[in-house]
Amino acid sequence: MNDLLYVNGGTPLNGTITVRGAKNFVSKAMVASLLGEGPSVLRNVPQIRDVGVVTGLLELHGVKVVADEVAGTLHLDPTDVESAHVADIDAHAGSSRIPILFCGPLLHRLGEAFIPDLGGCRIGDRPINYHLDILRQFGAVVDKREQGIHIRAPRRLQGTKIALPYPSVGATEQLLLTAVRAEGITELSGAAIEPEIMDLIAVLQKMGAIISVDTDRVIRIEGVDKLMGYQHTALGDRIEAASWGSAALATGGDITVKGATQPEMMTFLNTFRKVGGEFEVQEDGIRFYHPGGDLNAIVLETAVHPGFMTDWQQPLVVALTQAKGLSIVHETVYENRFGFTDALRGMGATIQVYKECLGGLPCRFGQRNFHHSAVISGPTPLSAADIEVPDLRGGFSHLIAALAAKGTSTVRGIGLIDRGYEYFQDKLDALGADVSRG
Ligand SMILES: CC(=O)N[C@H]1[C@@H](OP(=O)(O)OP(=O)(O)OC[C@H]2O[C@@H](n3ccc(=O)[nH]c3=O)[C@H](O)[C@@H]2O)O[C@H](CO)[C@@H](O)[C@@H]1O
Ligand SMILES: C=C(OP(=O)(O)O)C(=O)O
Repeated sequence: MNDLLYVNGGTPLNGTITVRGAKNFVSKAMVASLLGEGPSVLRNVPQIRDVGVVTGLLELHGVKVVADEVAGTLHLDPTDVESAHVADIDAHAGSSRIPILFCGPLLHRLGEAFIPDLGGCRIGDRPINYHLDILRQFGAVVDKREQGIHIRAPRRLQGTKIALPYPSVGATEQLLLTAVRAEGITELSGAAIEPEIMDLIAVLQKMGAIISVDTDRVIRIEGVDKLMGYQHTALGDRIEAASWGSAALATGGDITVKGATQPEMMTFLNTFRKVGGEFEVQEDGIRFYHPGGDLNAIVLETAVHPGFMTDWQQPLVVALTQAKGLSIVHETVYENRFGFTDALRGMGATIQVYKECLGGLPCRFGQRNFHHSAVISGPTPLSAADIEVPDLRGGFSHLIAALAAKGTSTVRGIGLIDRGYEYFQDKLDALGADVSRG
């Protein structure tokens, strides 16, 4: 299939679509299955590329994976991991950031792990120093080689006390997946507490782990000697749901997203309302719609949970190009997440990016030469263009812009969008979009 989409935009997206399990949870729950002595069953699994990548990695490590794609069920049986004992570079050739999370489970099971260069979106430097420091503190030995990083546990990993300099999602997950089977108690302060992390904790508790979460970002884990398999239904993808909400706003449409849940999206819903969008929380989803009239400019800062997610930022910026007045968006999670605005400017948007921390508190990136604040002046009509997808959310944002723009746009590299948006072309068809593969 070609990696190119023709989008004849200018018509509102209207209709109903469904989102399934969260990309940022499902891949981690799949890794957690490596910790169990018996098989696990994961439900509400979406057909996205990242699930395929992690399936491939698990299979290389000897996990039997049986998928029912229609039902969205994965059976994961790690019984043969010891006999497969894979620990070299070929085992990890992939395009996501998930391999780094294999460390804890593999160190417990095999005493060693190998991490190649990681994939994932290029939205900043994305170092892994917190991950490696955590593993070292548990007693692992980290050896950087030309092809990747070799890590070994000369003896059973020991519980420890760790303070994260920043509430990193991946580092918190690294710690959880390692501490549950380490000897003794581990305490993490400055933890990330995103809903996807809470769902991972629920999975680990089902497996036999003992984990408590305090109100002050402190997580305590009492290590146990063995864990069982789990049965779990993944929480819905709040990033995909919000992306469709922003698409409704940008195109003047009305989209009902089945599978979207209110508690995990409260911060997005507040912002959506301030911009002038309306929503209706239903029994099994959320309806997002543009009520007509002007949209409002806003001042917005991305932050860790319970703040406004960085992954919601890019699609919402497209909607802000249609709001009346000056909006300010301060990106505080990644230093380089406004690259996608170049293409929007080419389509007629008025967006200026700045190195200063605008509209909020100073963040880690102020005074450091990163264009991490944006001022958007609207409303500006968007015109069709030839666009290259830069990353997952930036790519979806370009798609929204093309759908809002009059005329036919060519969007190249749409394969990247498959990493996190299940059946997105079918969903666009269901919403009445005029799109076709090149
Ligand atoms: C697969 C997955 O779940 N991806 C999500 C995860 O990414 P990921 O887990 O990679 O993001 P982190 O929360 O770790 O990153 C946050 C910040 O911490 C920095 N950092 C992180 C680790 C480290 O060792 N050193 C360091 O400096 C990063 O460069 C970034 O500036 O959380 C992000 C923040 O909600 C989301 O945007 C991603 O969609
Ligand atoms: C940044 C993202 O993902 P990843 O961490 O997988 O690159 C994302 O989902 O927007």
